[in-house]
Amino acid sequence: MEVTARAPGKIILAGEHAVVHGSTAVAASIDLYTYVSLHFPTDSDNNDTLKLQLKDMALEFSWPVGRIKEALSGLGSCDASSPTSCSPEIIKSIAALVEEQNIPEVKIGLAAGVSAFLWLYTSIQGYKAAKVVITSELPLGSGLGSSAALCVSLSAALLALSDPVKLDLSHQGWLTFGETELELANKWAFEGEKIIHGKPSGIDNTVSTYGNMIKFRLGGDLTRIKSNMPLKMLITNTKVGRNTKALVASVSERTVRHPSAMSSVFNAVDSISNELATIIQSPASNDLAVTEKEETLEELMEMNQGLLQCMGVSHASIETVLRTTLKYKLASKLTGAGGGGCVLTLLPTLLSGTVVDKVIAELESCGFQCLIAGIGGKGLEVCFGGSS
Ligand SMILES: Nc1ncnc2c1ncn2[C@@H]1O[C@H](COP(=O)(O)OP(=O)(O)OP(=O)(O)O)[C@@H](O)[C@H]1O
Ligand SMILES: C[C@@](O)(CCO)CC(=O)[O-]
Ligand SMILES: [Mg+2]
Repeated sequence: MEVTARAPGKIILAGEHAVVHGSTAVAASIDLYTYVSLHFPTDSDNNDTLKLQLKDMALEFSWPVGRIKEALSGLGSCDASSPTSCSPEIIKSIAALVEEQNIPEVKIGLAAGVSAFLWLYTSIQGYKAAKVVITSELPLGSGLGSSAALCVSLSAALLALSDPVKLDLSHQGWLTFGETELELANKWAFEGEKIIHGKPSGIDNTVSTYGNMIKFRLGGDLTRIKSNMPLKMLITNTKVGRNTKALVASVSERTVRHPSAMSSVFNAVDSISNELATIIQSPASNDLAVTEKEETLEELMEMNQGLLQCMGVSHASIETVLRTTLKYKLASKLTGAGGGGCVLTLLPTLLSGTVVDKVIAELESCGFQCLIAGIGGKGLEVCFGGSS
């Protein structure tokens, strides 16, 4: 029996970091996906190992199922229908299982993803032999939600072949989960994100699960929104590596040092996100109205970027992107956790293709990588018998 699940990455249009502290944020899925295939051996295969293949990185890990059982003996029986947090003791036992795999030092950042894998796998499927293959179109650790896309696609694949989820296994092609299953996959993915991020708000796994565009507040308060204007964003990857967990922690530390000032910053971000959501959803009667809306969006993006600088999560490479795009009168802001990673630039409808080509050429001459992704597509989907 085999299933493949896919879940998209995301961009945050407004509100990253502040969302962890209770502000509203707005996010949209992008058409770059992480794929997880889950294959259970047949009884005649006589196989008792759990294999994890990270195909893009040419890495393969495996554990005898008995070894996992021995290490996680305190876990109790698994219950796929009730998402639970990984305790600090189990985290330590999982870390030992990951360490035994001798991940190359240059790729040690993957240890967090492999830990989340072991937690989600054993919690949803228990101690069973299987082969799991992961591939991703997303750059890892760049602000496009690779960790959430991993946790959502993994949870979906594991749930799709679990008892609480009843799906039509003979369905051909990609299949969307029902509301109850989506909610369950989202909750499990959040537990995985906690292992990778420390203190996630849940916005990344939620937009990856549901797709499209969402307005989000801490605690899962979710409004699905529909854009009423063309939204074209240039995504520039500075290729400066960073780690969301450390950046989220650094903003929390600044908040402890300056509670009153940071509370004002978070309040301002909340207003920006709400205004941005209103603008995006309001109908535009003609080209002039679209241009006016784009100018307002640009101003809100610039204001949000200024507040992200106040939080201490910008970076010299991000400032270079901002300066470069400003030469062409284009507004930009970082997206995701910052500290490097990706920057968004709004490409107005009336901007000529020649200007877009020039900006991209200039950004790429700085060593950055540019892409234009489709915004607001589908969320998680599954496909039985291999992906189509
Ligand atoms: N395809 C994958 N395979 C294995 N691990 C992955 C994969 N995708 C993400 N990860 C794990 O997630 C980590 C990156 O997550 P991180 O939250 O730091 O960045 P991001 O999710 O790409 O950006 P952001 O959270 O700002 O949107 C990787 O270092 C790795 O541990
Ligand atoms: C930085 C952050 O706000 C977004 C990362 O994409 C973290 C989170 O909300 O979990
Ligand atoms: Mg992440």
